Amino acid sequence: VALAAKGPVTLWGRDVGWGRSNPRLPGVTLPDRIAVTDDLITACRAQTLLLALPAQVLRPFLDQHAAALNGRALVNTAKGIDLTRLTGPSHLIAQACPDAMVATLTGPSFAADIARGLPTALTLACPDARTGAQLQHQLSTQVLRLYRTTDLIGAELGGALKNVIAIAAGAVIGAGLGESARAAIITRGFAEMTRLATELGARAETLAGLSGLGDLTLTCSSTQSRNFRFGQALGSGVDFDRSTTVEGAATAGAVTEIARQRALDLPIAAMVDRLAKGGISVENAMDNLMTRPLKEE
Ligand SMILES: NC(=O)C1=CN([C@@H]2O[C@H](COP(=O)(O)OP(=O)(O)OC[C@H]3O[C@@H](n4cnc5c(N)ncnc54)[C@H](O)[C@@H]3O)[C@@H](O)[C@H]2O)C=CC1
Ligand SMILES: O=C(CO)COP(=O)(O)O
Repeated sequence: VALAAKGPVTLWGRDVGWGRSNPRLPGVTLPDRIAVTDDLITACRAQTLLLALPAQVLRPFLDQHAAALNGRALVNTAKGIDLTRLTGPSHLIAQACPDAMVATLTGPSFAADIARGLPTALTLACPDARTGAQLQHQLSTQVLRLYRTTDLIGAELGGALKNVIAIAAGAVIGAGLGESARAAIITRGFAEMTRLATELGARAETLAGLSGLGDLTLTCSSTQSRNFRFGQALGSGVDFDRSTTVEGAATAGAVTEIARQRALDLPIAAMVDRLAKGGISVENAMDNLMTRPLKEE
C-alpha cells in the first residue's frame, strides 16, 4: 500500500477472492494503483519482488515457485529461522534462486500502521552495497524511511529473535509478573539476541539498530503483536487461535537447536521453546530463569 504512492504495484496471492479489502487488514482498501492477481507469472514481470510469507512457509513456497522468481531482486520480509534447515529466509531464497539479488526489509512495523500511512523507519539489508542503495531508494516513500546495511545476517536475526523474546515478555505480563520483570526479559533477551547473532557472524551494532532493538521494543510492548499476544495467552492461561502466525514459536525451537549445536547459553529462548510446546508453566519457567547461578552482567 505504501509503495503505491510511488507507482503501479502488483499484489499476488494464492487466494485473492477478498477483492480490494483483505480481512487480515480490516479497514484498509487497496488503492487503484495496486493490481491484484493470483497469476504468479504476471506478478513476476516486475524486476523487484517483495516476498511476504511466514518463515516456515517460505521453503515449500520456493520449492514450488523458484523458477518464476529467479533472476529478480527478491526482498524478503519474513522474520524467522527455518526449522528444518536452521537458516534465515534470505539464505533459503539465495539457495533456491541463485541468479536473484537477495535482500531483507525488516524493522519495527505493524502492517496495519504501514497500510494506514503512519510514519515508519525500517532497515533494508543487502550484502551487495550497490543493490542495497538502489532498493533503499526504490522502496522509501515520504512516510516509509529505509536505512540500509550490508549486514544481512544481523538484520535478519534481529527480526527473527525479537519474536522469541516478545513471547517471553507477553507471558510475563499475562501471568501478572509485572513491568519490572518485562524490562528484565527485554534487556536479558537483547543480550541473548546479540550473543547468538554475533556467534553467527552478525555485527553487534546491527542488533542495536531498528532491525534488532527497535523491533524488540515494539514487539515486547504492544498488544498489536501476535507474538506478544501469544505469550500473554500462555501466561494468563487463555486459549489462543493457533491459525494465527506466531513466528517466535518455531524460531524458539530453531534457536534452541542452534544453541545446542554450538554450546551457547540462551536460557530465555530455551524457556520460550518449552512454553510454546506446553512443556513448562510460566511460573516454573520464571523460577528456572531466576535461580540460575549468579553471574556478571
Ligand atoms: N504483519 C506484520 O505486521 C508484519 C509481519 N512481518 C513478517 O512477515 C511475514 C508474514 O507475516 P504476515 O503477512 O503478517 O502473515 P500472515 O499469516 O498474516 O499472512 C501470510 C500470507 O501468506 C499466505 N500464504 C501462506 N502460505 C502460503 C503458500 N504456501 N503460498 C502462498 N501464500 C501463502 C497466506 O495466505 C497469507 O496471505 C512473517 O514472517 C512476519 O513476521 C514483518 C513485519 C510486519
Ligand atoms: O514484526 C512485527 C512488527 O515489527 C509484527 O509482529 P508480530 O508478528 O508479533 O505481530
